[in-house]
Amino acid sequence: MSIPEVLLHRDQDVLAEAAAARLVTRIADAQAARGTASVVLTGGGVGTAVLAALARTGARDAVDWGRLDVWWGDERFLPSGDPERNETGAREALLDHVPVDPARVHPMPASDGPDGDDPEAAAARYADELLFAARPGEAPRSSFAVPSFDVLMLGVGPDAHVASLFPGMPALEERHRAAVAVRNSPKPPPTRITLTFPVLQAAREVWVLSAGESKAEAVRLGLSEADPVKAPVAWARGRERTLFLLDGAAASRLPAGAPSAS
Ligand SMILES: O=C(O)[C@H](O)[C@@H](O)[C@H](O)[C@H](O)COP(=O)(O)O
Repeated sequence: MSIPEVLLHRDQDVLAEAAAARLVTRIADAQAARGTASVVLTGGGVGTAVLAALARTGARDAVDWGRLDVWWGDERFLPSGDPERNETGAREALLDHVPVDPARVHPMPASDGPDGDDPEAAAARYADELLFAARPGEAPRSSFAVPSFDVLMLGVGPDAHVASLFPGMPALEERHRAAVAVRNSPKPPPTRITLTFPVLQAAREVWVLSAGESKAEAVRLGLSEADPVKAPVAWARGRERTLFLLDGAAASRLPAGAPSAS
């Protein structure tokens, strides 16, 4: 796994704009190199702000949206279109404003979808969709085949959770399923679906996006040798690169020597 790199930004707005610009470049580079690209979106305030910033920038036209696969790292298990769903936020912020190929946008199943209100079945369906999308020869070495995501974005909770992988919960230890259901989530709503760590760590690049003082301790743990069961963000690492894209407040507990906010 790659050593995390810290990039600091003056505030959340600059962080969102800079991350959006970085995402455009990363997708365009992947498409130039391999004719396609694959990203994993995150819910949360910063993750959605990055998508909105991307929708606003003229540079968005450097992306061939028809050759981009869009996945989610986690989802609230609610009816389709529910404003609390990460998919709803992503469509409103970006996906409804760019010419994506609907067949290449892969939302996690909703609670009124084919599996009804069975989150375990819905998670298994998403794991199958990931398996089907894995390109032989490209899929990274892992205990199961998943697409080789170019960028996987994660927000961080004050408790150091990423996606819907919360401290001390069973989903953290999952090694054999690509996606699992989460019940009794400490962050509402209580029922969710999440990718598991083997999938997160199969991504070429993992970007941890965090802003605000409330995340400073979680960020510090994420950049230390913390126990991932207590601080799941400590396991947020990409195969090739791991970026912590932070504002000054979220970085305020990092040891001296961290780069100064840009
Ligand atoms: O579905 C979710 O709730 C998110 O995926 C979750 O992992 C989020 O990214 C963090 O909780 C940070 O959220 P904020 O950026 O809003 O603090």
